[in-house]
Amino acid sequence: MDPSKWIDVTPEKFNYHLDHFVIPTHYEKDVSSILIPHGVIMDRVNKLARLIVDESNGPLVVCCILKGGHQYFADLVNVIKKLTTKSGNSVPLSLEFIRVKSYHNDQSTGEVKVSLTEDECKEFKGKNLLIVEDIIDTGATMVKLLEKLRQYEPSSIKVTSLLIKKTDRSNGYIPDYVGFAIPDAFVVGYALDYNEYFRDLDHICVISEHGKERYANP
Ligand SMILES: O=P(O)(O)OC[C@H]1O[C@H](OP(=O)(O)OP(=O)(O)O)[C@H](O)[C@@H]1O
Ligand code: HPA
Repeated sequence: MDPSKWIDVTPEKFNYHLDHFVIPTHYEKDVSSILIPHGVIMDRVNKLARLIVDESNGPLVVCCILKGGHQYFADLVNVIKKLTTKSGNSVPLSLEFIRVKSYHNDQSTGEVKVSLTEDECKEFKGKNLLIVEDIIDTGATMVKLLEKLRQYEPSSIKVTSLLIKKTDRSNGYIPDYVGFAIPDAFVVGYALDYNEYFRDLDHICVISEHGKERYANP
């Protein structure tokens, strides 16, 4: 992995005590550490937006991958729409929402369900797509999604993911714009969930064993 493309999050460098930041009381026992505080996420989102605008080439169809990608998408779009390219032009944006699901508890089921109608896909022909995702873990979701989107002949597809996980389970897929490379632990917060819980937590945290047991699905 190329370290200049993202911030490498290691437990040695990023080791925040839970008492240093506000954690909602309903999750106090359910996270074991804060990996990336909300303020750091927002600063990194500003930089990613800058990189995306600098390399943009006309209007973008920004595709939010639901549900986990929604917070990064909202914050990223908010910055992009206020920026201009080096030649002083703002970037026209249209927004699309794609539902993709493959996780049960903290495991990929291997079966990636993509909710997109034929009519929605046909709209992609000849457009520049920017896919906005929260995390690349095994990479299975993104590889499957890209396979589907390419069939509809967009002019270009770029992918940004706030997080990429350093894991042996990776299929090797690396997005164009990455925020942070994180250790191989199950993370929650900033819209990343465990069985739909923790999306209402601002910081990106490592889930605790207590949290996994409390919110486990059979
Ligand atoms: O690289 P992978 O191993 O495929 O994992 C990444 C995917 O897993 C999560 O989605 P999930 O299926 O949990 O749905 P969600 O976005 O609704 O939480 C996440 O939002 C990514 O889409
Ligand atoms: O670590 C994770 N956290 C939340 N959702 C995920 N989907 C894949 N990996 C993760």
